[in-house]
Amino acid sequence: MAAARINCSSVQNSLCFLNPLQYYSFNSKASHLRTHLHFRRNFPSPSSRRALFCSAATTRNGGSAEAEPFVLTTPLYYVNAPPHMGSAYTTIAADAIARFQRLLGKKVVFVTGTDEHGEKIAAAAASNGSAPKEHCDVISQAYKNLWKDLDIAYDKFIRTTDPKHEAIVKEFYSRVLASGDIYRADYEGLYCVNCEEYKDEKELLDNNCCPMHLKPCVPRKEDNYFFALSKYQKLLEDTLTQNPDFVKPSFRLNEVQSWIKGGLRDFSISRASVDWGIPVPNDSKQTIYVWFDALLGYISALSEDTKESNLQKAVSSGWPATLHLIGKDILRFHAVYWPAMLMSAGLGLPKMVFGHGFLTKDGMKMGKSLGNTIEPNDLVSKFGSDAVRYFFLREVEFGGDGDYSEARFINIVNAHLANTIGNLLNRTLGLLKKNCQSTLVVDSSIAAVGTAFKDDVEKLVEKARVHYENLSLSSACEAVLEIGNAGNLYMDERAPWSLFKQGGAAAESAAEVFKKHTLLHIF
Ligand SMILES: Nc1ncnc2c1ncn2[C@@H]1O[C@H](COP(=O)(O)OP(=O)(O)OP(=O)(O)O)[C@@H](O)[C@H]1O
Repeated sequence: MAAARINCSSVQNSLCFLNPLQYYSFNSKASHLRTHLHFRRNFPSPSSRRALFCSAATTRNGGSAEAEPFVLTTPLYYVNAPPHMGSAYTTIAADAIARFQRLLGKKVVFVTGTDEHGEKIAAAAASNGSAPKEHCDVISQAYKNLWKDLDIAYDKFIRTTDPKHEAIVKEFYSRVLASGDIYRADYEGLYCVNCEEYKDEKELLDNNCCPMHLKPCVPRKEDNYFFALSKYQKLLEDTLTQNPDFVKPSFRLNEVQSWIKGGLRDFSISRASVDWGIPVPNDSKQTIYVWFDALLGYISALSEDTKESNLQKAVSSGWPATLHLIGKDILRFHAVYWPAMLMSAGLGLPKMVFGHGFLTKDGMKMGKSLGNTIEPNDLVSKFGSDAVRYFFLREVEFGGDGDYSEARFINIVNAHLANTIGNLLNRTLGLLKKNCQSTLVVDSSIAAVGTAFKDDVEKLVEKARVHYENLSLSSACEAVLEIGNAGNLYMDERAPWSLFKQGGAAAESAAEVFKKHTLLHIF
């Protein structure tokens, strides 16, 4: 068995194995330690560490854990305003899932980006005296900056103003047209400018207010192109019956099934009154409306940045996606409109759409239109990205809603990250530095073998794996925290510091404790 030499940064990387966080608060304190540990590990190579996870992944994928890339997407965020904690929430969750899948040894393609067309963008640009594209450049960059500050490791960032995207949208539109699913008609109804869609009167509040944006919808009449969604009613019903995992969590599947059961209406896919958009092929007076534009970003993101990008090439680079991660506000579009559009274009459906809940403020969805947002930049600069990432993953049951409170944030971060995980790593590395010249050779044949600690940690690793697979991110964090608690308890029981203090034979025996100290082996 080969000995492995690791330094602090490899300890940190190994921690991602278990955790949505890249590493814990120990990083800043411990990076100066320059601790070099030589040890033989129970899992000496990355591939043997992955084996723990891959056995299950292999079974699930019918024997080809490495074969298909894991393609996951966040929504393409609308650049009507800079990002807020709600946009960050989806992206943090996606990043944690992407890291976990990479640790399984999968090739991951993590797609995010910005949706940049439409009436609201043109209006936002006009209100600050800039051209729409200029406005989009600024806000899109604000998203990229925030992802950097939050340590988000995306693979593809697509902007819907990217020329390769426009080419793919037009091609997709033409395919659907050729399937006979696009027609032209007059439409008259109540329109929510913030949702940029016509609403059914029965879904509106008093005074025709949109339930999401609390602003009155306005009567509007337009000559538009429509997509014949109603033709796909039966196919969608059958698809969901045969693939109940298509929509998660399962209670959202019920919602989607009841929408479909209630009858599907064709929907408008162009706007005659909006210039800032991709022109409808063969009708430059109309621009393509949001869903036939933004949703295609998931495919165009896969395309290489060449002039020859086309739908087929993009599709062959990883479509269909494995997982669309979205907020419940856009579930209908992803779980009903999008699969029907893909069927019409003859393309495969994504494997899963997961609709998580809302971060709320005073019970209302936090959002750009309501303006009741929390600034992630403020949180990151005050508490650091690990704390922000951890808090929202741990605190909000993934799928449900969650309210933010600063007092709760501070309590959780102190108790879990500083006092449990950070403390365990600091005391371990601190003792090594002080007593072992920052160096330790551990023989895996004796390392923690037969200790209850090792057994407990291995069970917890498996527990975390299962929770990650099921996208139960809060429970995965909990399992990791339990490992930290078990490690601290183990240290307290063995108290190697008092043996080190005694020196001589006692110090030798303390070093033995370290050899058997499983934490670094397991991580
Ligand atoms: N409060 C929130 N809680 C959780 N996720 C959110 C929240 N707000 C936005 N998101 C994420 O952003 C997506 C919507 O992106 P969008 O850019 O339209 O943001 P928005 O703030 O909801 O905009 P608006 O308020 O104008 O409707 C959601 O599907 C979800 O992924």
